[in-house]
Amino acid sequence: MSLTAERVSMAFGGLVALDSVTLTVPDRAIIGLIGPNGAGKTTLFNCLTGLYAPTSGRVLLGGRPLKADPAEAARLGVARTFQNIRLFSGMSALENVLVGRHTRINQGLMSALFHGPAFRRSEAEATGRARAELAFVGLDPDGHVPAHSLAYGDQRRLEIARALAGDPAVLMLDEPTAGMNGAETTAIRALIGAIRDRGIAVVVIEHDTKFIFSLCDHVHVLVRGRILVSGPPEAVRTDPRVIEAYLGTTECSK
Ligand SMILES: Nc1ncnc2c1ncn2[C@@H]1O[C@H](COP(=O)(O)OP(=O)(O)OP(=O)(O)O)[C@@H](O)[C@H]1O
Repeated sequence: MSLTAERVSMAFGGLVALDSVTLTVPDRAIIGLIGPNGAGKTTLFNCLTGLYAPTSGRVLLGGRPLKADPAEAARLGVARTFQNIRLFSGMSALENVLVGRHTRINQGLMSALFHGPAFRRSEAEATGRARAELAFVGLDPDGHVPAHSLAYGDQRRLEIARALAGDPAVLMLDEPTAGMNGAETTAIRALIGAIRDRGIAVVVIEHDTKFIFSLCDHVHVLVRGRILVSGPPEAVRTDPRVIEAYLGTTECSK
């Protein structure tokens, strides 16, 4: 189910953060979004995930307009993680993933109140699925530890597990390797590949351009709210406009 921004603009007062951005996230693609600080990357994520209503333009999921409603976007299949980790820090790792799973569970009120068989079955299914997602991202499937006691990199993995538990069609990752060392970054690259192998499209914002160029099928470069260049990593990496406007000769020529 493809996700599309169609001439999306977003202004905050007089500041134009996005200026007529059009891009598509095809099924099963890994899409990179790079650009200097303040280019509008997170604002575009916020529009694509229903957090912001664009000032103009539309967001389409599977060809249908997506409302500016993050809960609805999640239910329809658009999941995300945040630049600054947003976990329920006092809850266990497992409970955090269950929260993601519950966007999918449609349990009748009466059944929930009386903890009937349908409720118990669905809770058991949800717990099993949450444990599987913990294992998938490389965390202990028991998930008993409080989220706040996990190492920073593991908290990022937990956020990904929670997003996956909602059965997304598209997963949006805002700086998934921020603060990680080389080995952790390599592991996250493998994890994103495995997510795509499950049939999920992934959109990644990263400042680490090497990471993006080695991971993505297609890269968009956002500069001052506009798409400057789009294309396969090798074409973007060597594009003189990108080298000049964003990356700087030394960094990009690697
Ligand atoms: N809620 C807001 N209210 C006002 N201005 C905002 C808001 N959110 C973002 N901006 C402004 O919009 C512009 C784009 O910001 P955004 O955070 O989308 O950029 P970014 O590319 O994600 O930057 P970074 O790489 O530093 O995270 C910036 O000038 C920012 O100050």
